Amino acid sequence: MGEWGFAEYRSHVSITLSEVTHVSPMARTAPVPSATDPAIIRNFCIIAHIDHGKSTLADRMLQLTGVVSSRDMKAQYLDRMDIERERGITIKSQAVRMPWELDGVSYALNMIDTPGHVDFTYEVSRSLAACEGAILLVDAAQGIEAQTLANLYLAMENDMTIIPVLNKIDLPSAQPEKYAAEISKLLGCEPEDILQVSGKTGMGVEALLDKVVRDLPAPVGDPDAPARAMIFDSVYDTYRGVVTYVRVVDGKISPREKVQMMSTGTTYDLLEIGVSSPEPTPTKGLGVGEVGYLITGVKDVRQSKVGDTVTNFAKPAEKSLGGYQDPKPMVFSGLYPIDGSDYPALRDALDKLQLNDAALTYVPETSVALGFGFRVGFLGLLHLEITRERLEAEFNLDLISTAPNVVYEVMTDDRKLRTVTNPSEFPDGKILEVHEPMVAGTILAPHEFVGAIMELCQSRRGVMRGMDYLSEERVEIRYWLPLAEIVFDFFDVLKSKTRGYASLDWKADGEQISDLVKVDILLQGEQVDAFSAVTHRDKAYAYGNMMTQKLRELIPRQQFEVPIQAAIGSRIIARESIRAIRKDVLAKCYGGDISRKRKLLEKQKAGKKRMKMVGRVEVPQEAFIVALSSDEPKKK
Ligand SMILES: Nc1nc2c(ncn2[C@@H]2O[C@H](COP(=O)(O)OP(=O)(O)OP(=O)(O)O)[C@@H](O)[C@H]2O)c(=O)[nH]1
Repeated sequence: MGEWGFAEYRSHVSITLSEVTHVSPMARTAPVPSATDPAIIRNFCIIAHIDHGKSTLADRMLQLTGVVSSRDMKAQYLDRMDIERERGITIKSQAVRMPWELDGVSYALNMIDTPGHVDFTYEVSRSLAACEGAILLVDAAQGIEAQTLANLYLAMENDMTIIPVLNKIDLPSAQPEKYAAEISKLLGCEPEDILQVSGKTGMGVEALLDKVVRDLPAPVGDPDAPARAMIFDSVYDTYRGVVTYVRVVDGKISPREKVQMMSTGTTYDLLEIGVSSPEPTPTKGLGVGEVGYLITGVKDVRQSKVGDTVTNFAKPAEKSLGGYQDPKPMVFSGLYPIDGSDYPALRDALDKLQLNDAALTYVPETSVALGFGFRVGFLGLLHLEITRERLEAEFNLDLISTAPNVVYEVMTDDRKLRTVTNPSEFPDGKILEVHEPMVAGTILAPHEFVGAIMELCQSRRGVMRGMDYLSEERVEIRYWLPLAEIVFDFFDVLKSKTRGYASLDWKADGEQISDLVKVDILLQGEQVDAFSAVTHRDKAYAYGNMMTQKLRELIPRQQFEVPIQAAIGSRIIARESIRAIRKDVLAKCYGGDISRKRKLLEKQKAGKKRMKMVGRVEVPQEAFIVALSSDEPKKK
């Protein structure tokens, strides 16, 4: 997974180059200027919903500006991680410098690619903070979506210049007038000011680059002040260690200096400094407004953290740029190898993934039912799914994951707040308060679905915060919701209730005190830790009934009756039972061939190895996998 290699191109090319009709190669390009004058720099990013065509547009820009020749052009040049390519989504942001000439002046355009998914909101906010302006890219056949709106608001709060653009104008189903009206209402601009482009054919892309130069302000900063540069991305590369992407705000960073990370005070020698255009090209330094990369020999992205400020060790800045936050895991899940002997391999794999993922946290844990594993923290469900997929695909591990849960703060009798990341560790004694994390959710949908959406949010303990009409047909609905209520199937239910038309965005927004309880599942009186869940008291019975019924189906009959119970503390709230059976495998073997009998007994013994013992009860491994998997996050 080298982030730098030309060999890492997307294997499936979704747009063939013969479809590109509006790119006359090398028309307006000059060699990459080594920009020192901020007046000729323009830093921008593209805000777009998934699939609205950001990568395709970026490809076209690379081609038009001549930094990638048509011969080398492969679709989605900038998405380099394998898993990104497979899923067609952008996880890690990248920055590229492109030359562009307007009215006889050579400019340096820095395009910063932002991740598109809700889980990576903080990374998006840092990418935006590195730019003066943003292209708001909207699919002309779809209109604006919830996530785009959330990022647009973020850009507007930061006083960024917004260039609204309708994309995919070549599509027969494009409705540019309709969506231009929507966008102009939102931004308070004229519909005629909205550019119409096609990233596919290249139409309008040249005009867009001109507009970037004309409309975006040049960066400003103090060239004589001590250096301050903000880290907006940090990527682990097998050969070069961590590559840190920065935007210089004040001063200058030069090669062979010692730099200092302001959040921790740690210092590093600069081994290389340069710009990507898009291949890494060393430079003589980065000045005010410039965007580039640093290599310090750091081996782990947690030492070079997104949002941190880099300064010069010899002449350090007094104040950091602000806005730094430690990544905070929001969703937890237990990961266990199906084959217990894979535990060391799982630990090594997590260590490796963490080199490139500062947000991934994990601690070892043991489960009576599942054995040795890890409690792993994620930014959100997509982050969880991607991590799991990578562990299985890249490291060849078969895993069981427990149902995802959020973090609770529990106050017991002793008035101490305890942080609970594993439901089975939820305290049993007297509980005074439970705090749960909340999110501000924004849903965009056609107005005929307002009723269904409100009903869904209400059933998930949501509190309505407001509603606005974006146009006559489309509505923005805002709810305050418990994170625990949206981490499972919320998005899928929302999609099915709105025939796929709704889009959702959320961000962490405080916490609330709720009446939450732990529901335990008992087999023959023994608690099965992997099945414990924290739910609202009103939903405890539903969970208890669902799990006991499911387990009755999944666990084979034993030689004695097995009661399956759900309990809150010592109070049983649901009960099923598996009737006893005397399982005589030899019954089938009439006739007295002893070797056949022996074979059967051996087969049964081998089968038992795949059983887990809970007390005296034999539970097949599949029962755990199936019982836990139906609560697994669905694909977003
Ligand atoms: N007809 C048409 N299709 C386009 C255009 N731009 C992109 N597409 C198609 O739209 C789909 C999504 O494009 P991408 O560029 O991957 O979208 P994206 O916004 O980068 O997606 P993420 O990386 O997931 O955020 C692909 O199938 C493209 O081929 C366009 O201008 N016209």
